[in-house]
Amino acid sequence: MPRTGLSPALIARLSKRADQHKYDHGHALILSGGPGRGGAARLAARAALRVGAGLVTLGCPPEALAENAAQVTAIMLRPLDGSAGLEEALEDPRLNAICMGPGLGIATVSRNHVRVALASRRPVVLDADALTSFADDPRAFFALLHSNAVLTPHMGEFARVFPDLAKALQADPRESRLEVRRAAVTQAAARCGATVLLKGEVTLIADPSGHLAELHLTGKAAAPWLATAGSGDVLAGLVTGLLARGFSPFQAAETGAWLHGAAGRHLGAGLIAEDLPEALPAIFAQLGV
Ligand SMILES: NC(=O)C1=CN([C@@H]2O[C@H](COP(=O)(O)OP(=O)(O)OC[C@H]3O[C@@H](n4cnc5c(N)ncnc54)[C@H](OP(=O)(O)O)[C@@H]3O)[C@@H](O)[C@H]2O)[C@@H](O)CC1
Ligand SMILES: Nc1ncnc2c1ncn2[C@@H]1O[C@H](COP(=O)(O)OP(=O)(O)O)[C@@H](O)[C@H]1O
Repeated sequence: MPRTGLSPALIARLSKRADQHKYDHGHALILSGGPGRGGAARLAARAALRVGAGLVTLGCPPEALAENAAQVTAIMLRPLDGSAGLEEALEDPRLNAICMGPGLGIATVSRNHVRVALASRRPVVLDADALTSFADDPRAFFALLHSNAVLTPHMGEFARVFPDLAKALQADPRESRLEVRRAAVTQAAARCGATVLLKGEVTLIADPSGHLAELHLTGKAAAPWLATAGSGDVLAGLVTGLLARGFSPFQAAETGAWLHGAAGRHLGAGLIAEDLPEALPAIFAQLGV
């Protein structure tokens, strides 16, 4: 990916043709945590819908259903009773991309959800608590991963899953830091067999076959107001929505990161995470989508 651009081929892929219906654009399933913890997943769900997934379902524990029902409209809701509930939901082959982690909670049930989602071999975005839940046994996590998975850690989460690579980064002097970050993300993707997107003002994306993309939100392209609660949850939803639309994991990661940065720049000072999905129509218009 050019440092600040999105390729014409990826822009073209964002369009919807007149002869297509909603199921042609995929159905994303976003998992939410329990009562009082649904905000992050709702942000991700809204982003997945805005980026063009044909349908988006928020799956939540039954006790969080009423709370989520009070907050969503175009997004559909489904109570999921533990991982057996998730397995049952995934019997529908039209659910073709999954997001788990934002607000999910760090618990056995989260680990089991991750196991079930990965065993289904569907494209899946693993963020936040889905990563942190495996901090005590990253190897067990890597054994479950496959090339349809995208990991979207911030540096803290990256350090929990790849502690040795993070240590090398922390030890490095400032001037060569970007080179070391590139090497760390490339090694991380090779080690875990999935696409890894390391977030920050410079976002780096690597896949297991050695492709590397980077997005520099610095200088004229800076978007420092993206450093706000829930901003990463929106990114996870964007990537999931693009996976539902049939983008490859690497394409979904780079396109999602680019759109996220563009929305951050477009909104500028004062933005909060809720604003980011709502900026997408303006960004699409600028791109000619
Ligand atoms: N509206 C909602 O519902 C929202 C819900 N959210 C949900 O909350 C849950 C917890 O997620 P979280 O990311 O806030 O906390 P956590 O996992 O403890 O990691 C934070 C620690 O990591 C470290 N750290 C190092 N580098 C870092 C970096 N670049 N960026 C950030 N952190 C960095 C740093 O530690 P330090 O290095 O300072 O010791 C820091 O203290 C999760 O489910 C998420 O989805 C949030 O998304 C907000 C909106
Ligand atoms: N200074 C910055 N400039 C540009 N983007 C940033 C900056 N700081 C954070 N971001 C972006 O904001 C998002 C923050 O995600 P994350 O740390 O997971 O927050 P949350 O868990 O609250 O959603 C990431 O996409 C990251 O790349």
